[in-house]
Amino acid sequence: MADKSKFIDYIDDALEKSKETTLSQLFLTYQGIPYPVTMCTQETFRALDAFEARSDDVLLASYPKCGSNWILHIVSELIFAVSKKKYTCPEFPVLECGDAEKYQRMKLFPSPRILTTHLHYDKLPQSIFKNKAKILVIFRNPKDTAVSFFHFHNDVPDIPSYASWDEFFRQFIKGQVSWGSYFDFAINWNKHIDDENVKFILYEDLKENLVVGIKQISEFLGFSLTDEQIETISAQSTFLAMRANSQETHGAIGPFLFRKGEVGDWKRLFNETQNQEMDERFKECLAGTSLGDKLKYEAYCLA
Ligand SMILES: Nc1ncnc2c1ncn2[C@@H]1O[C@H](COP(=O)(O)OS(=O)(=O)O)[C@@H](OP(=O)(O)O)[C@H]1O
Repeated sequence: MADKSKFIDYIDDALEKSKETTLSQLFLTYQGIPYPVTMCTQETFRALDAFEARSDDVLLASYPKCGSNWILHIVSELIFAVSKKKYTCPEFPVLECGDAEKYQRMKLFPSPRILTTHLHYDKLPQSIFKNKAKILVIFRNPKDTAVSFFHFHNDVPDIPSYASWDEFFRQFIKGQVSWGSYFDFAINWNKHIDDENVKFILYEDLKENLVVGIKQISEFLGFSLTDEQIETISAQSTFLAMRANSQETHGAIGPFLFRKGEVGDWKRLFNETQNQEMDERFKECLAGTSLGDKLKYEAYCLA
């Protein structure tokens, strides 16, 4: 986990900026993708090109609302278990968020560094691949992802709200939301599903069997933990455990971020037309691909 006060300070600052930001002012577009002005700047994006990755960096890549904070917690606990040192990162962990000088400060951080990102594959700095950082890519079915994203906007008091779920859904399908299109993100990352140093993890698989998921993550990172250690981390990483701790770890936003943690919550909001539209989009973009198979769309997205 990032150093708590820095993490919470950063989120509080972003929320403060959000108070003065309407939905129509929320996005800056950089290289064709919309990002929230409350968290991203052109200057930081330009500085990001010079970021120097290390071979022992762990990058957690995900589209928003796919479980990034969950995996960050798991990986931090795994590092704690092997190093006996509590993992702290003195920066907000999202690589592309913050001020342009952060990459200079990050040069001084001890290894291993855990970085998170919502960037599409082709927007990442080249040093990540050149220096062979390990990349965990977290995916979640698009319907629950959209519902989680909508609630985040409309439940957190200071974040600009959408007029309705229908309006959010329209923008989500068009990719006119923060970090752009879920499907473009997925198509882009799918090309790299078998790359060396890359491992894809499914939110729904973790929900199904957290112990097995944590074991797989641990093996991918080259750690050797006992079953007991894995069980302990699993118990600390359930939704209820993380939600109970969320004000301490994430400040005021905690209970909104750790909202429900369920598979299938989309059934409460999607109407028939929206279901058809999403099913169609999935078919066009991902059906028959490795990632499409991994997502088990029939099981999780067809009622
Ligand atoms: N431990 C655990 N178990 C199950 N689900 C969990 C867990 N931790 C986080 N979550 C759920 O992940 C959703 C938030 O995703 P992210 O952390 O990627 O959000 S963000 O993009 O970084 O803002 C959000 O989903 P929703 O509850 O559906 O909104 C969180 O509740």
